[in-house]
Amino acid sequence: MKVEKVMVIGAGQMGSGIAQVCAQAGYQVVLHDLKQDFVDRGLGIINKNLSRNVDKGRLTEEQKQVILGQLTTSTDLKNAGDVDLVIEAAVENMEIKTKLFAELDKIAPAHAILASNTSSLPITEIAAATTRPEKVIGMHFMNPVPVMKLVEIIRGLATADEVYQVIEDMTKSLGKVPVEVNDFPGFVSNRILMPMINEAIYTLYEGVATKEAIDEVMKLGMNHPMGPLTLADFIGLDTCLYIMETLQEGFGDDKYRPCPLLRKYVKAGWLGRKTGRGFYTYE
Ligand SMILES: CC(=O)CC(=O)SCCNC(=O)CCNC(=O)[C@H](O)C(C)(C)COP(=O)(O)OP(=O)(O)OC[C@H]1O[C@@H](n2cnc3c(N)ncnc32)[C@H](O)[C@@H]1OP(=O)(O)O
Ligand SMILES: NC(=O)C1=CN([C@@H]2O[C@H](COP(=O)(O)OP(=O)(O)OC[C@H]3O[C@@H](n4cnc5c(N)ncnc54)[C@H](O)[C@@H]3O)[C@@H](O)[C@H]2O)C=CC1
Repeated sequence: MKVEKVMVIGAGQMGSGIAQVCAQAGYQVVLHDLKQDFVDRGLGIINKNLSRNVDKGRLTEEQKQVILGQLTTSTDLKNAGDVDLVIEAAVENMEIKTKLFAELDKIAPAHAILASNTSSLPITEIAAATTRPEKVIGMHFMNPVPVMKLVEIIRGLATADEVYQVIEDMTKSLGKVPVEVNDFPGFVSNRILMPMINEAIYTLYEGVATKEAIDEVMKLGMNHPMGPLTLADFIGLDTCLYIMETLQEGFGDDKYRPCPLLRKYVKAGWLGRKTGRGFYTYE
């Protein structure tokens, strides 16, 4: 099977990045969200990223226009009726994802692959909401998508080998490096990364050091490009909390309990960069 047309669901920070790299690689892309405002915000991010590449001489204005021409927008899921692949990047919530996958199963052509960019939720459970579990797979991009090389590819219990192969080939065609992992809570990336971020939040909560000191230790001491609290703000504190809850519930182990301070910030609506305030404040 050849992938030509892709629908990306969710025009947030991940969905807009995924749509951008797909369009840059020559795929036809439909960027879908609940409201036109949200889709427009996503398109705005893509436009800004492409303009930066034009300014830096990596793209011509004509190439930018060709890439933008590969993109169409949608607020009606029925537009999935003629796509070969859906990449879902809506919020990290099982109820929302299973509802979307059940609807997509009815709308998308029989040959279409349904992929999720979930950062921690079980692919097998998402697949069970459809009548095509062999065509459901995890395609976990990293943030910021245009920059980060990795895509974790997660096989659900029923994922077919041919489907895995199509997704692996497509990932390479985006200039990314696929890494195969099995379906366990948090996969590999967030099984390791998120407990570190959660521990950094506990370190702040317990008054071991200031937020700046915690970040500086990890940046200068461990050569991390961002300190863990800056990274949490960058990922989104809501997403961090959902991932910790998935790890705690999925493994039934309280060593993954989310820090109460993380919960408090999410309840306050301080979700990090995307809301202008998290551990730090942003313009
Ligand atoms: C939660 C999950 O499920 C999984 C995840 O994604 S976890 C998060 C994984 N990501 C990380 O860990 C990111 C850690 N941070 C970094 O690697 C770096 O800080 C960074 C790449 C984000 C920025 O790098 P930096 O050197 O500090 O800043 P800067 O010089 O401004 O940017 C480097 C390049 O990235 C680009 N860039 C930075 N942010 C970007 C964004 N949001 N979108 C697109 N491009 C971006 C810049 O344009 C710049 O490009 P060029 O060098 O080609 O001009
Ligand atoms: N933020 C990160 O660093 C990473 C996030 N992810 C995963 O990607 C997904 C999206 O995360 P972000 O882009 O950060 O979130 P975000 O909050 O920036 O964007 C989510 C978008 O999905 C839309 N949406 C919500 N419900 C929808 C529905 N039913 N139909 C269509 N659109 C819907 C929202 O309107 C919003 O625009 C989550 O599953 C997250 O776990 C994966 C890798 C990294």
